[in-house]
Amino acid sequence: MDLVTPRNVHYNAFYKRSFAYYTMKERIPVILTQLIDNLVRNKDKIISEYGQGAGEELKIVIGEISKIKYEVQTNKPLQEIVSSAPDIKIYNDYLAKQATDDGWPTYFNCVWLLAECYIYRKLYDIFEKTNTLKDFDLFRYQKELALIDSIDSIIFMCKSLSDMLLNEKALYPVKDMFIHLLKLNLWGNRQDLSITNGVVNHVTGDPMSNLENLESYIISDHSEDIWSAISDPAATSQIVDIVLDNAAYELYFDFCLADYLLKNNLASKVRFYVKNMPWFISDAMTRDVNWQIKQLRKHSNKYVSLFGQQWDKHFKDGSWTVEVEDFWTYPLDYSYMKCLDNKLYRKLAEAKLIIFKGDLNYRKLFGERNWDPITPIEKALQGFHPSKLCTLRTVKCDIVCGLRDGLVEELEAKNAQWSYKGDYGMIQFCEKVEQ
Ligand SMILES: O=P(O)(O)OC[C@H]1O[C@](O)(CO)[C@@H](O)[C@@H]1O
Repeated sequence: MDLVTPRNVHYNAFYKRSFAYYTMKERIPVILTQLIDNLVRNKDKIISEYGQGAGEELKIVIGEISKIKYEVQTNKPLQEIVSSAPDIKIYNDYLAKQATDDGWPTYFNCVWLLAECYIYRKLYDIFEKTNTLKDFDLFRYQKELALIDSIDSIIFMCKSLSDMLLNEKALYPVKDMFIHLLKLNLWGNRQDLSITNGVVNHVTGDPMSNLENLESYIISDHSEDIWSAISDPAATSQIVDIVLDNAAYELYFDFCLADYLLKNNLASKVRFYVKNMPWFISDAMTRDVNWQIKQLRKHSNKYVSLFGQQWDKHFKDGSWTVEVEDFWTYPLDYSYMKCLDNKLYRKLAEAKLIIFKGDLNYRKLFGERNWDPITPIEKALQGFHPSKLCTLRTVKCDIVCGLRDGLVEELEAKNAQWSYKGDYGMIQFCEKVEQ
């Protein structure tokens, strides 16, 4: 339907004037085509690592990916996934719940979050069903290239930070530096491979020097509240949870922020939550974290390798941990967590602050509805309050809440597609709400 998404309704590609529609119509087919191209291009490399059998299985995999692409383009119904993997029941049950008298939802008539997550889950299912490629991460080469292509900027950043983080010489008061790091971290979220449809951008220049210019692009800024939460002398927990988004450039800034928290006694432990499967192209998995630390540690630039060594130590002595949880790759928003994965909800409740990274986490936090942009954050969280939480997100789709009255209209007047490219950033905070 050539309509905008009605107020408070879930985003759905059914409404043509939505980013959900654009994603299903344009972005997903491009992403899938690129994926196939990458597999073909890297065939020899894959066979040399996974054995001869992988060559035959790659043909099957490519056929299956093409089938998904065809099904999306022809708006077929999503189908039950046949697998004994533990999360599949969640997918199938949720899918069944979306069925109407016309049958199962189709790609263009389905809750957007479900349709998009389902595609990434199906991709993983294809690999899980092979004998030789079960452990192959179909996005691995892109993620690795993304780190290599941002190393110039990382070198700049390491040099700028070395005094502050390594020699403990205060360039700025602790609070100011913390807020700088929050903002650098926010802009690191611009570098995600699903918004560029899998194309790796070369990142150059000193990220610190650009911070001031970007200030006016932050459309909601609760940095002060986040500082109050993190520096609260009455806090009983010294754990900070970071629900990660992208590997490579963004993950580098997650490490910088986490390091700063430890060095300034703002946290004694940081838990990094990764994805348990290849997800939205560039999302970080355990392997990406380990690979990235290794690359930084052995880098020829002395500043980069110093940070790499320090961060490696944090993992080795347990002050940083990598946490793998299934919930992050469910097709569900976070209001389901308390009921469906109470253990994870209680684990998050141990944290002084939970930092949610990126656009997809934002969609899941706020239930992916077309909220009135001035809807209070607390309301849009729909009961998800394990602890104090914040989001660092560059805006890559239409869902927003907690904004000042009239702001979206001003942005729309400048550019109707203001929310699609990650040009704008949001730093939002919500206190823990006792329930
Ligand atoms: O890496 P991030 O910031 O979660 O962004 C990825 C998201 O952005 C989008 O490109 C647009 O919302 C989605 O496909 C995906 O949810």
